Amino acid sequence: MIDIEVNKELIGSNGKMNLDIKLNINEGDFIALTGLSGSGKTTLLRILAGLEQSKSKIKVDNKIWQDNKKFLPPQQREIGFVFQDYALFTNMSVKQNLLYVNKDEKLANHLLELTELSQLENRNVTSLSGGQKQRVSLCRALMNRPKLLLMDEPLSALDPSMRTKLQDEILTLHREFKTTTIMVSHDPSEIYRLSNRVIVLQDAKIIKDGNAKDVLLKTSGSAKFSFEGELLDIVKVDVIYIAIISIGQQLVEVVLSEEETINLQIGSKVRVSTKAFSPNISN
Ligand SMILES: Nc1ncnc2c1ncn2[C@@H]1O[C@H](COP(=O)(O)OP(=O)(O)OP(=O)(O)O)[C@@H](O)[C@H]1O
Repeated sequence: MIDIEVNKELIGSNGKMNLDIKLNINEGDFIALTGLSGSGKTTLLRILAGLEQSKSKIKVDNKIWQDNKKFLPPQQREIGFVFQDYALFTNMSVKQNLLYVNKDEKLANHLLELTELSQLENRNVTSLSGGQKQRVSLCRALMNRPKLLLMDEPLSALDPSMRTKLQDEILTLHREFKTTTIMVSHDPSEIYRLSNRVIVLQDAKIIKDGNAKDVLLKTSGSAKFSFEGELLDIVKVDVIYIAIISIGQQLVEVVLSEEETINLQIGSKVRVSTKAFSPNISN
């Protein structure tokens, strides 16, 4: 069990705001931390890792990592950290990166096997693809069998198919090691696949906390389908208007009347929803 009470004054884009987070995390939980840019996600991870000073209390399995008298430095907190930009030791091979953390060769071999990196163990990490590099940093983060794994948008630099593959590997590793995890992500499908609990931050406070289904599936009224996207353009065709909206990796067109276009601004977030029709699913 991890008990967290975080307090830190931040300077946000609209002035001062207090990062004020109270959380109890169960062992083995996979928490997705999401919310708009600047809401405090990275700062929260850095505080947990001991990389940032704050007035916080952090207790992990009855061991105090931090309170008003004590502050364990990062190397004494049992954490693994995976960054978006890999942060590997570039002068070392894949395996040396793992063994640098801890000399447990059996564990290193097992992790490399689980992530299909065994063939590459002697390669210098600079010669790897982005997906391979991130698998190495994931393995490295697990080498000290951390009590808490922190991942800050670990897959956001990867293309969609590599993301899915890495999501599968993260799931495999989580099933095997059951490491309590907090992962920052903006990707609803990733959050849905990986997490058992989703926490949404806004202005440095928790505004939603629940399972992915409750937090992410926000259909309004009796609408059956509801997608969030970005309005890219509104094109006039004869007497009607067509809104071009980007939803995930897809572009969709929605026919609008002139009246409906009045309050819409190009570049803004919009919700496309529909009811009273019967969709087919095929592949
Ligand atoms: N040490 C600090 N002191 C004061 N303000 C800070 C400090 N670190 C970060 N901030 C501010 O706190 C706010 C939250 O930053 P943070 O990086 O945690 O947001 P985020 O939710 O991770 O954003 P993004 O999704 O863009 O990465 C920002 O406005 C940032 O400038």
